[in-house]
Amino acid sequence: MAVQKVFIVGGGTMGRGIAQVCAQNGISVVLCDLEQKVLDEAKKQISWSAGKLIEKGKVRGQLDEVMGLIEFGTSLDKAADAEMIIEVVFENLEVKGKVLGQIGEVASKDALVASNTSAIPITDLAAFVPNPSRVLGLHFFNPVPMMAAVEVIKGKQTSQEALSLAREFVESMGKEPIMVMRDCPGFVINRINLPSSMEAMRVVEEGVASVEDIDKGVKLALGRRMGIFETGDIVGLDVTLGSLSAVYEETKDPRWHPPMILRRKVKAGQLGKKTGTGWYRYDNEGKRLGPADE
Ligand SMILES: CCCCCCCC(=O)CC(=O)SCCNC(=O)CCNC(=O)[C@H](O)C(C)(C)COP(=O)(O)OP(=O)(O)OC[C@H]1O[C@@H](n2cnc3c(N)ncnc32)[C@H](O)[C@@H]1OP(=O)(O)O
Ligand SMILES: NC(=O)C1=CN([C@@H]2O[C@H](COP(=O)(O)OP(=O)(O)OC[C@H]3O[C@@H](n4cnc5c(N)ncnc54)[C@H](O)[C@@H]3O)[C@@H](O)[C@H]2O)C=CC1
Repeated sequence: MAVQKVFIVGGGTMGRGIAQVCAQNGISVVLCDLEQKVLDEAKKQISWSAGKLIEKGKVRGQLDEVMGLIEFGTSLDKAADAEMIIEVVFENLEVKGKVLGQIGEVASKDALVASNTSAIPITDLAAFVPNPSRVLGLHFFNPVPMMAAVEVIKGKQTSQEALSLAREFVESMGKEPIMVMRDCPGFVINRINLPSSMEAMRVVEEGVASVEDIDKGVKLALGRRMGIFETGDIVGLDVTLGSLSAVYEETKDPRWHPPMILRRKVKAGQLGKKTGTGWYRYDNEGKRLGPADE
């Protein structure tokens, strides 16, 4: 049976994108956040993004049909009748564990419970849910409406049936599943991508090259669509630090120790586009002004 009712907890950068692609594909979705102002912002952004994709013929239907499939709310109660619950809160095991515990109390025992974690092993998260055989990772990429890949991650106890349903769900949203068959911190894509980002940060820290020149280089020499630091600013420096810390905590491998320049920026509240400064500076409309001070 295809998933038709989704409940998403966390309406920030990623939760709102996932809600949008569900609705664009005819799936009813409830987007839940603690803060009403996050939900108001999410509604505005989804409307802008879906409107643009409809205008370009990349999404079928009308904007009001898409928006009509999304319910916005601050209570977890509606998780009770969802077939798929996706946890998209902060990249922190304690916060995620608490939310998953609360979801476990309301959700149907047959519901699939997915986490969009960037790096925390799924088996660790499944420990907070009564039925770990239904828990798995669904790792979407940012910006969700534009990126086709989704990692589908099997935790130690995830059943084959849950994994197959999740794969079908990803395909029903027009996305391409990347199957991760063995749980590990960072999964596949972040394990490959994070080291180059960390090395770029160290290159800046050592004064070898500027943020702007590194970004120019990776686009012109390596053919990347976006620079490492441009991407870091849309992801959020807090999210990058949370992901790296999760891998480091699990492995204690010094290769994954978060660079000091990243830790300092997060401490200073320079989290990227969402706070107006990260690796670059932005105006109120999100237009880039220039590099931030190192
Ligand atoms: C390594 C650190 C790891 C930290 C761990 C946490 C992170 C994770 O766990 C996993 C992640 O997500 S890592 C990030 C992965 N994402 C990327 O690397 C993004 C790379 N960028 C791209 O693919 C393209 O630049 C992209 C597809 C975004 C945009 O395309 P272009 O560059 O060709 O073009 P633009 O000129 O910017 O835009 C073209 C048209 O598309 C419109 N647009 C952009 N965003 C949109 C959106 N969200 N919805 C709807 N439309 C959108 C844009 O407005 C423009 O439209 P026109 O002006 O009409 O042409
Ligand atoms: N930002 C990115 O590019 C990507 C992030 N991810 C992962 O997705 C998850 C979310 O990341 P973002 O969307 O960037 O974070 P974000 O900070 O933009 O959004 C998180 C949202 O969760 C809400 N929240 C926190 N506790 C809650 C609770 N108990 N109940 C309801 N809502 C709650 C917050 O109010 C906030 O709006 C993280 O695990 C992150 O690692 C995965 C892929 C890419």
